[in-house]
Amino acid sequence: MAAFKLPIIDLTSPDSAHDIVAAAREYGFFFVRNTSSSADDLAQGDIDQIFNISKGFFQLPVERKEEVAINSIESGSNRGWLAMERETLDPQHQKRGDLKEAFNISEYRSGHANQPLGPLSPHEAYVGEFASKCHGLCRRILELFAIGLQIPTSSGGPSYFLPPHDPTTGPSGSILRLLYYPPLSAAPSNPPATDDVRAGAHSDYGSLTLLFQRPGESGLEIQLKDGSWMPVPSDPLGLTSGNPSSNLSTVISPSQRPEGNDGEDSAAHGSSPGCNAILINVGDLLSFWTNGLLRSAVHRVVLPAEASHDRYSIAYFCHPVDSAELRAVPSELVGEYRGDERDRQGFAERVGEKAVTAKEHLERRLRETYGSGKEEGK
Ligand SMILES: O=C(O)CCC(=O)C(=O)O
Ligand SMILES: [Fe+2]
Repeated sequence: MAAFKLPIIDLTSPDSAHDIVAAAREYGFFFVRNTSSSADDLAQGDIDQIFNISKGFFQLPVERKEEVAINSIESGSNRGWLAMERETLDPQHQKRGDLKEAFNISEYRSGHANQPLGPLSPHEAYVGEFASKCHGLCRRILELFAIGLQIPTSSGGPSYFLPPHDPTTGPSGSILRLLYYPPLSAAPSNPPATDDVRAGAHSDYGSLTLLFQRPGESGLEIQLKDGSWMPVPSDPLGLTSGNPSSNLSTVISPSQRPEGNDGEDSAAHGSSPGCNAILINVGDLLSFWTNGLLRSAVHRVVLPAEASHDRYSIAYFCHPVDSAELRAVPSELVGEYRGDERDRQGFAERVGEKAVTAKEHLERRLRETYGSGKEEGK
């Protein structure tokens, strides 16, 4: 297996802006150490609570979940519950739909969900608060991207990405998605084939995705530049085993590694015990916006080795407001970039055209994948 070093970045470090740009260029993915310091931050308790809410929902009988199914009229397109095999993220290669369930929650309007939450209704306020904290973290990371990309002050400097990601200025495609991958043993009459997947290979559509995983529930893989697949640890800090999974595949970024310590001692970095790292990835829109400099990496979720293993994960797909105009980011790094990702993101097409808006970008991306605007939850 090739050496795979997905950095774990401390956002409070002076090197963080440089480190996240380097990680996003190379992998499209990186971890951030979750060191919440204010009530607006995502504390580990918030993450545990949203997983409990998610678990409570997915364990309900199918009839209760069908009340809020994605194809019900009240749910509206893209919002609500998706049953097993309802979505196929990689239709060209999959014989069978994704072996997962999901619940898509779109942006709130005036403090309330913009869709029926059914059995999740008692948690409406909490879920909305969690999504806003996720958005706040995305904005913080976008500020670091602006610094790392050296956007001149005259063009907005560190704040460059903030007005387009201000949800008070208009609607956006941002989505909070609860995910559940049942144990393979759950459907003995229809066992999966070896080439089935929990989530087919795809890239995300928005600017950034936050992904929350639970230690011990791995399965996510990302595609490296050479086309090979690499597993992403579910517990990069090794908090459950006492052994960082970094021994397998992840190391902390060099700027964060304490002298003489190749592993990761969370206490040494000031994060509280039990705090895990949050996985971040660049989506197609941010890749397009940066002329392909930042990579929107293809990823998938594979079947577990043990048929009894389930997996819960939570994704927050952060999008700019629909009206945001995606003019090439004013950064010399972006202007000078000439790699393959440019073509993949359709940058060449954009030259000479009027600026594409976030909404147009999303619609275009959906058409390319599905031939329709149906599956927006990414
Ligand atoms: O569950 C995961 O780990 C990944 C989910 C994902 O990539 C997606 O829903 O876009
Ligand atoms: Fe994804």
